[in-house]
Amino acid sequence: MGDFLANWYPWTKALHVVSVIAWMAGLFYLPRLFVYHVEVVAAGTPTDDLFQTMERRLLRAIMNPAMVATWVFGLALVFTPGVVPWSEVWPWLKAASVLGMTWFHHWLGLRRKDFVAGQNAVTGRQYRMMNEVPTLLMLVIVFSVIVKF
Ligand code: HEM
Repeated sequence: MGDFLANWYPWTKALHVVSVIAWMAGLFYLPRLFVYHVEVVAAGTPTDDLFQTMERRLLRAIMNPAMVATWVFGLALVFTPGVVPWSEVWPWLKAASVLGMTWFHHWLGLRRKDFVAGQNAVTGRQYRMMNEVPTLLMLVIVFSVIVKF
């Protein structure tokens, strides 16, 4: 198993990075859609339906599969011999940030359900602030895996 993963290491890493790009695109864009949804769109209008469709498709067709692919290829890298030195700080920093990113994804999924039920309670300003969460986590993750401090 270790040999197999080692042989495929460059491919696994490339597929991991591609999945990360797709996941991050959604994590940046969905809260932005929520900002416009809450600030500009009246509940029960055709535009409300349109936003709900865009949000559902973004989450189900792009973000969910991209998150799963990121985890699958990321864990394949974790199990590749010699890739993760657990005695250093950066793998732990990355692991904590990735858990935070996964929590944020699920938080967005719950907020989407609130819009469907007509029960969104988060303001546009709060969604703007939450929009910074994936940016901060991404900075920590990328500096962790590349600078490796
Ligand atoms: C979801 C769980 C994740 C796991 C288990 C995981 C695990 C890993 C592992 C073990 C590596 C190999 C490190 C190396 O070769 O030195 C890696 C590479 C990488 N990861 Fe992740 N990762 C995850 C999510 C993410 C996320 C969310 C991002 C970005 C926001 C990210 C960005 C990267 C990048 C840019 C690399 C390539 C670093 C290099 O060039 O060596 N990963 N990941």
